[in-house]
Amino acid sequence: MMSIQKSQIEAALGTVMEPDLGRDLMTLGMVENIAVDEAGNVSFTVVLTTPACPMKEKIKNSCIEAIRAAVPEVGSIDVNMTSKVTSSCSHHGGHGGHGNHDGHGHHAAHGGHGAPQKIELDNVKNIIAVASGKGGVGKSTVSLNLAVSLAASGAKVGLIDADLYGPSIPTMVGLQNTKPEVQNGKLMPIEKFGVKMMSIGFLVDPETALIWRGPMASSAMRQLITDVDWQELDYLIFDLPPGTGDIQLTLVQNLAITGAVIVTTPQEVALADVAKAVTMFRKVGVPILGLVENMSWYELPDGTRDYIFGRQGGEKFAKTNAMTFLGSIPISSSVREGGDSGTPAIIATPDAPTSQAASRVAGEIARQISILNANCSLN
Ligand SMILES: Nc1ncnc2c1ncn2[C@@H]1O[C@H](COP(=O)(O)OP(=O)(O)OP(=O)(O)O)[C@@H](O)[C@H]1O
Repeated sequence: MMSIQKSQIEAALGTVMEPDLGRDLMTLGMVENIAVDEAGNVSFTVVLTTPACPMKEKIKNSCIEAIRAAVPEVGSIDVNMTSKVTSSCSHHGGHGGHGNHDGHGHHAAHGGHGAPQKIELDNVKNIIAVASGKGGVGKSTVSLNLAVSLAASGAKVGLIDADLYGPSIPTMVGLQNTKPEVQNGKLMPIEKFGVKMMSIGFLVDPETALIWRGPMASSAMRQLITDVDWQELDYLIFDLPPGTGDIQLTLVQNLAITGAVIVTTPQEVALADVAKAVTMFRKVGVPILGLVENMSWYELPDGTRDYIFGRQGGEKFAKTNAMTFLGSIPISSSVREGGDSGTPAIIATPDAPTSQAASRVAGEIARQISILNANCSLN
């Protein structure tokens, strides 16, 4: 029997396209450790750009099919799927991929020559800002479930709750009275559900924060970002305060954000506010990863859907504004109860339709980050 050559396996895998990145796995350098034994058994590792990759199974099966088709005499095929999260293009002074610079530099932190550097966090690969046009649309709920879901897939995840006037993450994870430790002059994030968390609510009581304005608020925000010992993170989720005021603008201007996620309900009113959030990110050149529609419908016990806030408003808005639609999350009492009881729905009821929807949204966001990072590193 003719032995199988490693080059035959490489050639076969060179025909397998990464569906999102539009190039083959070999060109993208995603295949490692190809080994063929004397009996014709093959093993190799595929290194994905995120552990939350929704295409994981598809890619694995495509590899197996491609090898079986090209090398019919192959024995067993053992594909080990791992991941290494790619870094944001905005990392370490790189300005590639952000487009949108208007060239006039009228914003101080716009990245032009001589402009102040945006704040970067050394060991944080990607910063995802989660924003909403107005309060109460479920931004914090989406941020938390996103963080927990990415962590559950195997990523290293941090979460910042920057809602100065109404921090909700401590309650949502049952850490109301927790105070972070300080080590070597840095705040230690508090870890829960596999996520490293820091909230303005851990640092000051809400009544104190309520009277802060302008500089006080800004310096508290800065502290949340720069004075925390995050260590290594694949994704840092930044739950922004609701709305598009000065605090939000300063934050998104001064921090090297990989991309923004916008949360809305399907309601028209919410959508009018969403347009303002979109404008804010576009103005400062932060890529928008896409739009999440929360509270899309209420599922009745017989499985029918009640579209309480109107139908597909988010999806239509995304389309007309040239944004990716990242998915819909239905209304469910388990989400609200999860928020109130301190255990996110994704942990308490992982199989519930809302939790599944939230996981799909998380996968979609991870995927958009990978695409963004690949586009600027390949171009
Ligand atoms: N899909 C959902 N199903 C049921 N309840 C939800 C859902 N999403 C959010 N909620 C509930 O709605 C309320 C508001 O959510 P949340 O605090 O996440 O909103 P927010 O946009 O962050 O608000 P704000 O920023 O103004 O604090 C919470 O009680 C939360 O549990």
